[in-house]
This record gives sequence, C-alpha cells and structure tokens, in this order.
Amino acid sequence: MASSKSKPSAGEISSGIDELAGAVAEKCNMADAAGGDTSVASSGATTQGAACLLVLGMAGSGKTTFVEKIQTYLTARQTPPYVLNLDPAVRHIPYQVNIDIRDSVNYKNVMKKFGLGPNGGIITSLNLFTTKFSGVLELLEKRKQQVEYMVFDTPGQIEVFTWSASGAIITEALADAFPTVVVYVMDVLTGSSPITFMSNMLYACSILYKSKLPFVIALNKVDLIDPTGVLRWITDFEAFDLAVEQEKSYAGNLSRSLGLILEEFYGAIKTVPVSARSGEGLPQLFKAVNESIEEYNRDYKPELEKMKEEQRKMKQQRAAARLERLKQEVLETSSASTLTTPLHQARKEAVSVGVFNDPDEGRGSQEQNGDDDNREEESFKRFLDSVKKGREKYS
Ligand SMILES: Nc1nc2c(ncn2[C@@H]2O[C@H](COP(=O)(O)OP(=O)(O)OP(=O)(O)O)[C@@H](O)[C@H]2O)c(=O)[nH]1
Repeated sequence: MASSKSKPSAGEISSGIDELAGAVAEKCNMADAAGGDTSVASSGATTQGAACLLVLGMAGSGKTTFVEKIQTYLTARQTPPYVLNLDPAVRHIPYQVNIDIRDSVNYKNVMKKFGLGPNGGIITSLNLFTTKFSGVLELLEKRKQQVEYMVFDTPGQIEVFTWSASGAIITEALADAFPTVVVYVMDVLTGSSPITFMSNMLYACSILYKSKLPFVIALNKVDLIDPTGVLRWITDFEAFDLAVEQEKSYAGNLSRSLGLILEEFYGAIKTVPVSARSGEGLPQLFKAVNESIEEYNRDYKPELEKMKEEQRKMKQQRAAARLERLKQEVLETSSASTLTTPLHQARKEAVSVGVFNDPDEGRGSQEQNGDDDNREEESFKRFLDSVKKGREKYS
C-alpha cells in the first residue's frame, strides 16, 4: 500500500534515481572486492567460462535454501560458484554472497523516498540495480574463467523478476553474454495437489516461453514427500487425468484440458527431484544443468546470433529506405525549383560529394558519371577557394 505522504515530483525522482544508481555502481565494486576475493571464487578455473544459473520459483519454494545447498555442494567439489543475490527485501542470506543487491539499494529507503509499498519498493530497487547492470556484467566477465557456475537468487515474489522490465533486461543480458539456464524451484509438497501442480506448471511454462532458455525444474523438498506421483503426472498424462478426475470443480476441468496442452512443454524440460535441505538429488540436478548448458551452446546461441543478424539486416534496410526517401525528396526539390537558395545549394553539394550516390542503382551511366565528376570537381574547387579565403582572412 502506498504511504500517505505526498508523491515526489518527477525531478526529485530523477535525481533520486541518479543518486541511487551511482551508489549501485560503487557498491557493486565494493561487494565484489569483498566477496570476490574470498576462497569461494578463488579456485576452479575453467577453460570454457562460466554458465549462469537463474534460480526462480514461487515464494517459499526453497530458492534461498537451494542456493545455499548448491554452494556447499559445489565448494566441496572444488568448483565454488559465484553467487549473486537479486532479492532486495530478503532479511537473511545463509550463503556467502559475492554480489548482493542489498549492498547497493536499500529497499526500505526506496519505499520511503518514492512513497511506495513493499512490492513497488522491490520492483523499483531492482530497476535501480538494473540501470547499472552493465557494471555487474563487467565483474562477471572478469570472473568467468575462475568459476564454473554463477548462481542468481531472485526475489520471493516471482513476478517481480519474471514479468518486470528489469527481470527481462537482466535475463537477456546474461543470456547474451554467457550460457544461461533457468532452474525453476518447485515445492513438491504444495505441488502434490493436481490443481496447484498445474498452476506451478503453467507458471514454469510461461517463463520458458518468455525466456526461451534451457529449463530445469528442481522438484524440491523431496525429504518431506515422495515425488513419484508428481513425476508420473509429468511423464504420463493418463496418470494426471486420473488424479484430476476427483476434482469436480471448474478448476479441475480446466487443469485436465491444460494437462493435454502442456504435454509438449513437458518434453522441453528436465525435471529432477531434489532436497535443498539434505542435498539429495544434486548430482542428478547438475547433470541436467550441464546438459542444458550444452543445449544452450548448440541450439540457443546460434538462434540468438541469427536473431541479432536479422535485426542488423532490418536496421540496414530501414536506413536504406530512409536514405531512398531523402534522395527522392532532394531530387523532387531540385527539379521543382531553379532558385539557388542557400538550402538548395547545400543539397546540391551533398549530391555532388556522392552522399546519396548508390552504385547498385544502375543509374550510373557514363554520362551520369561524367556529370557527377564535373560536379565533384566544381565542389572541390569551391571548397579549396573557401579554405584559401579563410586563410587570407586570418593571416
Ligand atoms: N524440509 C525441507 N524444507 C525446505 C527445503 N527447502 C526449503 N525448505 C524450507 O522452506 C522454507 C522456505 O525456504 P526459502 O529457501 O526461504 O524459500 P524461498 O523460495 O527463498 O523463499 P522466498 O524468499 O520467500 O521466495 C524454509 O523454511 C526452508 O527451510 C527442503 O528441501 N526440505
């Protein structure tokens, strides 16, 4: 809920953002200097460079506990990860963090300063952090030969990251620079009801389609409940259909129909039962993660390069079309007027120095080229004269 104090002006907001963004850059460096030189990131040099693991999941699914456990697990295998916390509102972090958003942005101050409620405060803090994310990328770039995995813990309110502009910017920036895999932590205890399971799967599916990144589901808290039933729902539609049959509500019918549709989605993901508390299933999880990294290099990266190339071509085409329009305008103006106004003169000179010449256009007959050469010579002479005059004036 927004506070009752009067809203700050646009100018105040802008200067506040500058001030906080400045602090983000400064603190990122400090946090890295403090955390980056610890034993956590000091060994495990890799030849291929690090991969990013974006840990997402519903509030309470166990993301933070999971990050803590994988840090312990990887450190014991001499490949300690580089860990970043992107949750500005988390109170306690049980793992050793290399870059912590809370060192850069104080979300309570952000709430006060901009008159925001808790969710607005978290979103704005993440936005502020994102304005300086290029600084974070530079730090990651420096670390990428020393670690195998760079792990990102994300805000409890999943939508703050998955459906915000800053979440998209961070995900795209990482995926552009490093092999990136989404690890979606799902609480198997709450997911053991077919309807909650389906809600969770829909969420996972929407993230997959939005990010298009390799995707691993960590079916968490298997120390509390046997995940076999839930796993069967993923691999066998009949089993899910049977479970949902008992739900006579509208949600039950909907889940049933969605189950059919999501079959295709299940084929694109890897699901691994784990316990973030006991560490059970982590070797299998990293096997799935490593396969996903290969998938990124094999499928995602070339697709990304293709997209970038298409965008580059589109930009070129747009520029060529703009140039063509301008050329037409110049030609129309030249033929419509015989007046040599200063503007008209300037346009003629622009044509004469070849700015608008396009050799592929096929209008460069020898005669035309001869005209162009003459015009170029005249223009060059004029240029020399003006330089001479300028020198005389100042000598
Ligand atoms: N038994 C059991 N409990 C777990 C496991 N993973 C997490 N928990 C517990 O679940 C609760 C929530 O865990 P967190 O790690 O804080 O979950 P989170 O997703 O980071 O929570 P938010 O920050 O609110 O999104 C805590 O009480 C954890 O101890 C697990 O594998 N087994």
